[in-house]
Amino acid sequence: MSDKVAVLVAGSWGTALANVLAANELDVHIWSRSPEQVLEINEQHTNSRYLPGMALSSHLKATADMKEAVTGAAAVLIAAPSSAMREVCRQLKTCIEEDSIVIHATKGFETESLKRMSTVISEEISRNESSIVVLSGPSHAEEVIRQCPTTVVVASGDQKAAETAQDLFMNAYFRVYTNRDMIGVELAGALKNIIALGAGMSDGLGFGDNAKAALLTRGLAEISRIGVEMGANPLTFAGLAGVGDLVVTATSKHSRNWRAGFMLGEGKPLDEVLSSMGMVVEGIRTTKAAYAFSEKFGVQMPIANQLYHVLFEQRDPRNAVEALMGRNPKTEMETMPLQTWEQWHT
Ligand SMILES: NC(=O)c1ccc[n+]([C@@H]2O[C@H](COP(=O)([O-])OP(=O)(O)OC[C@H]3O[C@@H](n4cnc5c(N)ncnc54)[C@H](O)[C@@H]3O)[C@@H](O)[C@H]2O)c1
Ligand SMILES: O=P(O)(O)OC[C@H](O)CO
Repeated sequence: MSDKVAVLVAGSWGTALANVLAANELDVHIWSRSPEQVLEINEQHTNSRYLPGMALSSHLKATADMKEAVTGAAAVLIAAPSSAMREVCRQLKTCIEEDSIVIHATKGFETESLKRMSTVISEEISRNESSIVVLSGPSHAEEVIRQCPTTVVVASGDQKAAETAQDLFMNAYFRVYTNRDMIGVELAGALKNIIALGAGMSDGLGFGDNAKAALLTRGLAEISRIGVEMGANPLTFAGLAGVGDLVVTATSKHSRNWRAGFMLGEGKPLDEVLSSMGMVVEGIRTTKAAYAFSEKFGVQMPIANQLYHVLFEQRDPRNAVEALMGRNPKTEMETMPLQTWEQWHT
């Protein structure tokens, strides 16, 4: 197998993961649509817009020519925002090698079609969806680039492809587990961003730790419920891609979703929040998708639904909290996803 790996695109996550691969002495070629960024990575070994103040491996090569990045690569890692995935894959289709493994690290959906990222990729590059690998889990680029201990999961319908991805990334500070539940890992990684937005909003409103714990726990229950309805294994939500990523995203100041939620809780309008971020905040689009999933599958997602009203219908966040707290009394167990999964799988 060639030791060349291509990474598309050079945002925070693509750059941090490319740096892990370069630390593993692979021949890493990162593609960016920005010639200025390519020059900066090649000559100064930095990506100051997305990872300010951090030095990149001097072995990392950048190019604005996707064909040059991808030709001869044993693996192609895509870390594009979900909104750009189809467009990036359309270009990739023209130059990808037949036998290169495709790994993606994107946490979101195509909002127009409600498709998962592996579906979008497989449609565009004409590959079987089960051959694609998703990399997810609790992993902020800002900490991975500092080589802080990090654990992630790689999931695929093709165990061999997942193991190859595991071998490529694994090192002393980046530990990689495999998982067969690609649907669950993709859903968990995308849906936790909604709850992180809510946790940020709760903090911005000045609420305390009780509210945060409630949001995380009840948030996990609702994302597991919809996940199971969409074909995920409920245990995936108890793993790195589920509770692991939920905790890190909903409690870390590195999180763009938490930060956007915090500003919204402070009363800032959505457009002002987004223009101040300068980076992708996937949870906004994902809230729209979750609202549609909730209707389509008839699964209650009260937190996602209230966030939808706040984000897209100008509901006051305090009214959203009142609506959540004032719902009909329930037993806890009736809201847990295990019952549904057992019905389906026994
Ligand atoms: N940053 C993290 O810590 C982190 C960790 C795990 C997963 N992710 C996920 O990775 C994905 C990317 O996030 P990010 O943090 O790198 O975003 P980012 O905002 O830091 O960077 C986005 C990059 O995408 C490029 N881009 C946007 N549209 C494009 C297009 N049409 N064609 C080519 N390039 C395009 C931008 O130029 C930029 O380089 C998201 O789904 C995010 O949830 C991010
Ligand atoms: O910065 P965020 O909120 O996009 O989160 C980044 C990662 O998903 C954390 O694992």
